Amino acid sequence: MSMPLDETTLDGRLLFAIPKKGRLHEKCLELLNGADIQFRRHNRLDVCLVLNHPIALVFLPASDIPSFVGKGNVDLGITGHDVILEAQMENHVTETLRLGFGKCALQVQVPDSGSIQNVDDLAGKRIVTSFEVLAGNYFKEIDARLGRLDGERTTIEYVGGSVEAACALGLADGIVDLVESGETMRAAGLHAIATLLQSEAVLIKSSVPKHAHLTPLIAMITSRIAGVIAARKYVVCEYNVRRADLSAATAITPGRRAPTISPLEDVEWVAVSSMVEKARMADAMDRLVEIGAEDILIFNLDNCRV
Ligand SMILES: Nc1ncnc2c1ncn2[C@@H]1O[C@H](COP(=O)(O)OP(=O)(O)OP(=O)(O)O)[C@@H](O)[C@H]1O
Ligand SMILES: O=P(O)(O)OC[C@H]1O[C@H](OP(=O)(O)OP(=O)(O)O)[C@H](O)[C@@H]1O
Repeated sequence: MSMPLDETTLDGRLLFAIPKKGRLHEKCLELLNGADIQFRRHNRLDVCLVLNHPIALVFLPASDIPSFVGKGNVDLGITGHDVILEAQMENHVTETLRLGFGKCALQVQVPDSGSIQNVDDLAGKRIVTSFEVLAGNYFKEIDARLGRLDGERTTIEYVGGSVEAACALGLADGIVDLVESGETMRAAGLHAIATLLQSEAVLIKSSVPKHAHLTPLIAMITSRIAGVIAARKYVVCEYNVRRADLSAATAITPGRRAPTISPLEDVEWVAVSSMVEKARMADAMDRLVEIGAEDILIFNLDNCRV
């Protein structure tokens, strides 16, 4: 929308924080599209009004979203589980949905060519990271366990990005950074020696919501986004099977609550319809064929509420 934005324009609207760039940005836009949350972002403006709901989207750095939501400045947000912990906001926000993207691990990495074998070897040395709180706590425990005194403890230095270059540049003996495919780590001649945590993108709301009137709208958005996520994760599997083989068949495709069983004109046979996780689909089809199921059909879901 092209009107100037001020507090009155936003009055009463639910504020929904979306990562403004980086790994999570595009995926969040796809989710909003799937949930039919319509907007036009004007000239890189970081706040924009949703056209079909009383919502305003606020585009923020992913790392700032936990504290905006935790302090109640915005009502809802999408960010990584990792940055919630780094911002120490886990007791101030509620993670309502895991979104199935932005999956990565926060790992301690050291040069392939060096002599460091494990995290104890790194104690007392130099770590570079963008996760100074998590890395700091992690090495504080190691230092304490090893009885290291002042002046002997591990040093943690913050950098905002390109963490993987720190060892080659002589800034660090090890790094704490995110790993997904492992390509960045391998290209930088590093390997992981420990994992601090696993992360994925999550939908969060404030643990102490400031605006009670927004509760139904928050529930509606959450339900819509859950539908988009489930539609990506599941397919519908339909097939015919002999009544005598039904219990073996439904053990293979138990569905989310229970499969739908419909009678056929041929009384010896029934039709079964069931949601199956995409990741299990090929295996489920093989096993259905083995027990004599026929006419096995798979349907993708555009959207759903489950
Ligand atoms: N390689 C990756 N694979 C999957 N998810 C990732 C990866 N790197 C980061 N993420 C997730 O995306 C979040 C944002 O990371 P990204 O590197 O895009 O941050 P950024 O561009 O520095 O953003 P900002 O500065 O806005 O926080 C991370 O906290 C993590 O949850
Ligand atoms: O295991 P991979 O699939 O290679 O992904 C890991 C890389 O992705 C992230 O950085 P990003 O590319 O977002 O850039 P940044 O260094 O500027 O944060 C992370 O910090 C790693 O460098």
